[in-house]
Amino acid sequence: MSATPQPMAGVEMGRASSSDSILSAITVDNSNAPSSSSTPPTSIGDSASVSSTSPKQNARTAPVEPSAARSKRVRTSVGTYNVKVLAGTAIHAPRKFRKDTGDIEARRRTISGDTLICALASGNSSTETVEKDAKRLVSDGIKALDLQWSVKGLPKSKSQIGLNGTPKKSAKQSDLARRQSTRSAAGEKIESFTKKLTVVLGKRKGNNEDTVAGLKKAKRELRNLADTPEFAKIDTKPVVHEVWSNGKLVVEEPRKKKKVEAPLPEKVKEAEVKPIGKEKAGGKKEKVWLKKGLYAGQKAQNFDWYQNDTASKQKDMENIAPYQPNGFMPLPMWHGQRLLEAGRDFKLPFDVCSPLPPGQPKPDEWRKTSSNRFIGDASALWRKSNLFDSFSSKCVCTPEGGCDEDCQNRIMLYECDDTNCGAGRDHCKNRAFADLQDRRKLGGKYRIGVEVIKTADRGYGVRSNRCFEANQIIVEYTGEIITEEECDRRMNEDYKDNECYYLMSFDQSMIIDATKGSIARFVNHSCKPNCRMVKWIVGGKPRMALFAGDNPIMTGDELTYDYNFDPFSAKNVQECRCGSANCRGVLGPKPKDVKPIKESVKDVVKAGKRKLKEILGMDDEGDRSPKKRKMKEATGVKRSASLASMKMVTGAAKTIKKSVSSSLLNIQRATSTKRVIKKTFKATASSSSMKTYGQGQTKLSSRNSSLTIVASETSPRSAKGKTSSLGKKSIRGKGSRDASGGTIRVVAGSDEAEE
Ligand SMILES: C[S@@+](CC[C@H](N)C(=O)[O-])C[C@H]1O[C@@H](n2cnc3c(N)ncnc32)[C@H](O)[C@@H]1O
Repeated sequence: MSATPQPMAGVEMGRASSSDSILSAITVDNSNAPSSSSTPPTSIGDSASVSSTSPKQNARTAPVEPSAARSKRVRTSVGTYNVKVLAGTAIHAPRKFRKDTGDIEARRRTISGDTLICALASGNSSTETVEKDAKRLVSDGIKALDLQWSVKGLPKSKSQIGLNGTPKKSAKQSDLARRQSTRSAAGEKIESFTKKLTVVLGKRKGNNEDTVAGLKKAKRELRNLADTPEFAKIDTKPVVHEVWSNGKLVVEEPRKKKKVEAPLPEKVKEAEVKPIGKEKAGGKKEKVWLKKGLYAGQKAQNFDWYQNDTASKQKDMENIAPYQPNGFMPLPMWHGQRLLEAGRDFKLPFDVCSPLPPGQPKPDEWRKTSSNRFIGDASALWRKSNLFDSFSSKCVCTPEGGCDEDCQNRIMLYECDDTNCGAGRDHCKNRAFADLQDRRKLGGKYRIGVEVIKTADRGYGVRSNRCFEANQIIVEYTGEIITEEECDRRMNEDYKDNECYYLMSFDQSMIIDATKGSIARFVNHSCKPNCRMVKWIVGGKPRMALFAGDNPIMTGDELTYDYNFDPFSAKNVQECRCGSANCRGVLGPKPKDVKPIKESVKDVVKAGKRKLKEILGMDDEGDRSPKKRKMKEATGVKRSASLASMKMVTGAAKTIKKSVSSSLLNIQRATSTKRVIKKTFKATASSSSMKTYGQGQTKLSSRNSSLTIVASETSPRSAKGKTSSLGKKSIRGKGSRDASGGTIRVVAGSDEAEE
C-alpha cells in the first residue's frame, strides 16, 4: 500500500508541481458519485456550492466502520464532465440530483456566492467533510485552470492545523489511505486515458507551450473552447478611441495597423540601401532613381559595352536595379544607354567620309609644298608674258547672278577676286582656289579630302576620303615652276637616278616640278577619268588644280584624270592599267581623236609625219603596233578638242592662240556673244594632250594640261622598256639608261600659247 502524502479524502496531488502530469497523479474518490474530481468549477465558491455538504455526504463521510464488502467495491468508472455544473445550473437541478435538499445554508451560500472559506468557517458540517470537499474542489479548480499550484501549498484548515499548531491526524486517515490504495487501479486507467489524450493533443501545435500542455489534459468541450478567440484572449473588436475635442466627444477612426512589408530581395535591398549617388551637404543621400530611373528594373550588367569599364563602374551599373527582364518585348532604351555609357565619337557614314585606317603603305617622304614657287628665271619669264600683261579680265556679274557659268572670268579660266569680280565675295561662285585655301586653313583630313593609296599595279595613287561635287576643286597641283633649261639640268643632274619624274608642262614654256610638291602628283591616269587637271589664272598667276569631273565623286573613289599625253613615239608608249571599259590600252593619245587632227593639219605639219605615224603605232610599212587602233572622226566639241590637241602636238599654236585671243576679245567686248565664245574656248580649254618633252617641241596656245614624257627609267611596269626618242639632248642622254629596261614616266604638263 502506497503511502499518500495527504490524508485528504478523494484527492491526492502526487506531482502537483508538474502541469503535465497533474491528471496522471490524480486518484478519484468515487464515493462521491454525483460530482467528479475533473469537473471544472467556475470559481472556488461555485465549486464549494456544488460540492457543498449534504446530509448524505455527511453521512457518507461520517466515520463508519469499514465493511469488507464495501471496501471491495472498486469503482472503475471515470468521473465525467458535469454539464450542469459547467453551465452553472446545478442548483436548479431536481433535488434528488442535488443531494442538498433542506440545506438552506448551502443553498444560500450558493446563491450569494459564498466562498469556500466561509463554508469552512461555518460549523454546520463536520470539519473533516468540509475540508475534504474543499481540498477536492480546490484541486479540481487547479486542474481546470491549469495552475501551477499544489493543494499542499494551500493554507490548512483549523481543524487540520489544530490549535496547538500541530497537524491533527484524522482518525480515519489510515482507513482512507487504504481505500485510496484500493482505487489505484481506477486511477491508473484514468492516467492512461489522459496520456492518450496528451498524445492526441500533442499533435496540435500551439504557440504557447503552456496552453498546449494544459489542453492536453482538457476534455473535448474544453478543447473546443480553446479554439475560440475568447479563450486565446484575442480581442476582435476594434479599439475605438474617444477623445474630447472642443467640448465634443469625438470618436476617432480605429488606427490602422502598419503594414508589415514583405521582405525585399537582397538585390533590391542593396540597391536601395547602398548609396550610389553622392551624399548631399545636408547628409541626405541622393535618390538613386533620380539618376538611374531611366533604366530601373532592367538588366544592365550583361552588356558588352561595360566590359571595358572600371570595376567600380560595372558594380555601379549592376546596382541599378534587380534583373527583371522583359523577354517578350525588351525595351529599346538600352541603345541609348550604350551611347551614354560606352559612348563614341560622332562618325559620319561611310559614304560621307572614310579615311583609311593608319598603317597604310606610304610613298617615300617628299618635300611638300602647298603653293607654287617660281625658281630662277621662271618668274621673270612669266612676267614677260604678253597674256599676263595684256589681259585683265573683269566680270560684269551681279550679286544676283553670283558669277555662275556665264561669268566671263569663269569662261576664261580666270578666278574672280576682289579686283575683278562684279558680284562680290559673298555672292561669287568663281573662287575655287580661294575656297580650297579656306578649306586647307580649317584643316583636317575630311576637309582636304584626299589621301595616298597604294594601287595594285600603278604605283601609288590618290583617292578621296570624302564626297566632292561635280566640278568642285579637289587638290592643287603645286610644285616648283622652272624653265625648260632648269628642267634639263635637273633631269641630267638631280634626277638622273630617279625612276619617276613629276614634271608637267605648265605655262609659258615653263614646267611644274612636283618632286617638291603636293599630293596631286600621285594622281594616276585613266582613260575614263573622274577628274580634270585644269590650269587657272589666279591673281595674275597660273595655278593648276585637280577638279572633279562632270559627276560627283564619292568617298573612296580613286581620283584620276586623263594624261592625254603625246609620246611622239610609240616607243614611249606605256601600257595603261586604268581598267576602264574604254581603256585605250596605252598611256597615249586618244586614237579616235588623232585621225581628224592628222587630216586637218597635214599640210601644216610636214616634219611631223613620221612622228604621227609613231603616235598611231604605224611603222613605215603601214603596220599598226602595238595595237590596232580604230580612227574615227570626231565631231562637235570633241572635234574642236581634237583639233586643239593635234595643234599642240604639231606646234600649230599660232592658230589656236588666235582663236583663244579672239575669243577673249569677244568676251570682253560683248557678253551677248559669250555663249558661242565659251563653247569655242571650252573646246580648246578642256583639251589636253601628251607630248614628248623636247627642245624642238611646239609651244601650245591653250592653258590646258598636257602630259609630257620626260624620261624612261628602269621599272618592272614598263610596257616597252625602251628608250624614249626624245629630241632633247638631256633626254637622249637618259636614253642610255632607258635601254636597260626602264619605264616611261609621265609628267603632267600645261602649255600656254606662246610662240
Ligand atoms: C605622275 S606619276 C603618278 C604617280 C605614280 N603612280 C607613282 O607611284 O608615283 C605617273 C606614272 O604613274 C604610272 N601610271 C599612272 N597611271 C597609270 C595607268 N593608268 N596605267 C599604268 N601606269 C600608270 C605610270 O608609270 C606613270 O608614268
